[in-house]
Amino acid sequence: MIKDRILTVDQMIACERRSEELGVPASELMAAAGEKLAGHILSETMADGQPDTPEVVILAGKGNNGGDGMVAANHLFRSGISVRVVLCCGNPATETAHGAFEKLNKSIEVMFYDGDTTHAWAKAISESTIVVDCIFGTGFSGEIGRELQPLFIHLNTYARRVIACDIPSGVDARSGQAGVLAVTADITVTMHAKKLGMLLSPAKYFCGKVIVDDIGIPAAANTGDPLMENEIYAKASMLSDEQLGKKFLTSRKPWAHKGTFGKLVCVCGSDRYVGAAGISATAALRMGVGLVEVCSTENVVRSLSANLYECIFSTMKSDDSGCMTSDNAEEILSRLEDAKALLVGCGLGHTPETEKLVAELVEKSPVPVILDADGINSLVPNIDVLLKKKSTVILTPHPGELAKLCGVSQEEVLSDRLRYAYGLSKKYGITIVSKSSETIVCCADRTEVITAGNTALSKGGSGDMLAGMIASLTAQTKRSSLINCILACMVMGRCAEVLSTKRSERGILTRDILAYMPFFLKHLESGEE
Ligand SMILES: NC(=O)C1=CN([C@@H]2O[C@H](COP(=O)(O)OP(=O)(O)OC[C@H]3O[C@@H](n4cnc5c(N)ncnc54)[C@H](O)[C@@H]3O)[C@@H](O)[C@H]2O)[C@@H](O)CC1
Ligand SMILES: [K+]
Repeated sequence: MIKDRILTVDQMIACERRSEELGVPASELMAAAGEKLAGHILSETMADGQPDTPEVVILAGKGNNGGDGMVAANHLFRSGISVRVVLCCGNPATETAHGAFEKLNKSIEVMFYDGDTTHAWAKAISESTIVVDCIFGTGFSGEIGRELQPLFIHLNTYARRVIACDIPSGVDARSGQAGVLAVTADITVTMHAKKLGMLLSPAKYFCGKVIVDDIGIPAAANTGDPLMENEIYAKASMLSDEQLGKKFLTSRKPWAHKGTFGKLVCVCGSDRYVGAAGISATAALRMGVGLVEVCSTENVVRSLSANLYECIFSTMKSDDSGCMTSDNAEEILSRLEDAKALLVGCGLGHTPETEKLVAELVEKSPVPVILDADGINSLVPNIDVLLKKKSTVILTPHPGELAKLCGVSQEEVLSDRLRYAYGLSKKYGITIVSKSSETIVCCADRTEVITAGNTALSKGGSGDMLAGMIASLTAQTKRSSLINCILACMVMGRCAEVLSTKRSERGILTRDILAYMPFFLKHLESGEE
């Protein structure tokens, strides 16, 4: 069993195959999965509030998830529990599931789902004290077909307590997508390791309490698979505030001066997007960088310098679009001589000139470059310039920007966000911060899923804030991009969560989070929970 690592669906399939090669066949894994599932169902029958004579119904699909259910049915039967099985999609379709069906104790009542809610299957669901969802597991994708909709509606309406096997049915274990009809489980018993989709929205809200259990996959099956997918080591960042402070915050020497904490150059803003440049620069300062120089259009500089007293401003040339032109590149590169990082893109605007400017900066920057928003959009036509980069590059795309970077539709990216983010990171040797309600950070074969945050961040300005924070940390320390990105995402997410304990997520503004940040960092420095 893997406790701290997340597996993708492809990795889980690879594990199963390797397990077979190592002498533990699929039938044995299913036997273990069914037995473990039965054990958790039994514990649940003994939980407070459960009746003395529990009745369990197992809803079995035609794949191996259904097979797990049939093995569990036998164990429950042997333990004296009243158990019935509903075959929801006809007879088992895989060899292993078929084998499990053959071995199903003949005394167990088996019924078929037929879409008619006046029939026995529907009564079994509404009468049982525990409904076990083994309809679909990791093999599910797409939508729940019309013929099965009455089953899912009935289950979600009438089931008293639902235990899902491996993953709630209707939830896509790869993407975290889930339609409204997906099974809402009270408990999900998942095999061997958490699957990526269970951590992502909306799927995570369907899983209830997640229990990971061992099914005897040999340890050696977890590594060394030739599948590209298996190179990804994904982990969830569920650090407590104490761990975050102790592990990730660097100490500040009392004799430090502004140069100790680095200079950050921000090539941000355009006449239309003034605020984005201000937010990213403020976020960088709030996160502790020594000095911020904002290079932007005359209008942006005039507007921001009236309030942002802590920054240095450099006026760049712009054209009729109100965006900076590419002939600023040399001037910006000269400003990098004493800088430690370069942030490009927040409010930059996207024109043929910004495309040339971004390409030249990415190619020639001697310091790490953080590209966000229109910095990313402007990079897309010349993306291969990343192969000529001289320094570290971090990209912070939302799903639409990730889709453009990968040359596919947004829908396609959302069907397997980790794979696209990872592929891009690997191809260009860069760090990808794939933003969404859960952020996936991919960097050199390691992937971290950050779940901190809430809808207070679902507003214009959050992306600029995050980019500024990452850039700030990059300018301050030489440590890995992965750690800087995790820290920035966690701090932003936790600030939003803490602020939301006292006020509605609806009305919290980026500036509120920025103002609260030093208080939250103080809390992290104190090393308290
Ligand atoms: N991978 C492993 O190591 C193990 C897997 N096991 C179980 O096997 C499960 C995976 O089994 P399978 O790959 O057979 O897949 P599932 O049992 O999830 O079933 C997939 C079936 O549903 C169909 N299907 C997919 N999407 C559909 C849709 N939108 N509408 C209607 N039908 C749809 C597929 O055609 C296939 O027949 C796991 O979740 C787990 O429960 C366990 O038996 C133990 C070991
Ligand atoms: K299931």
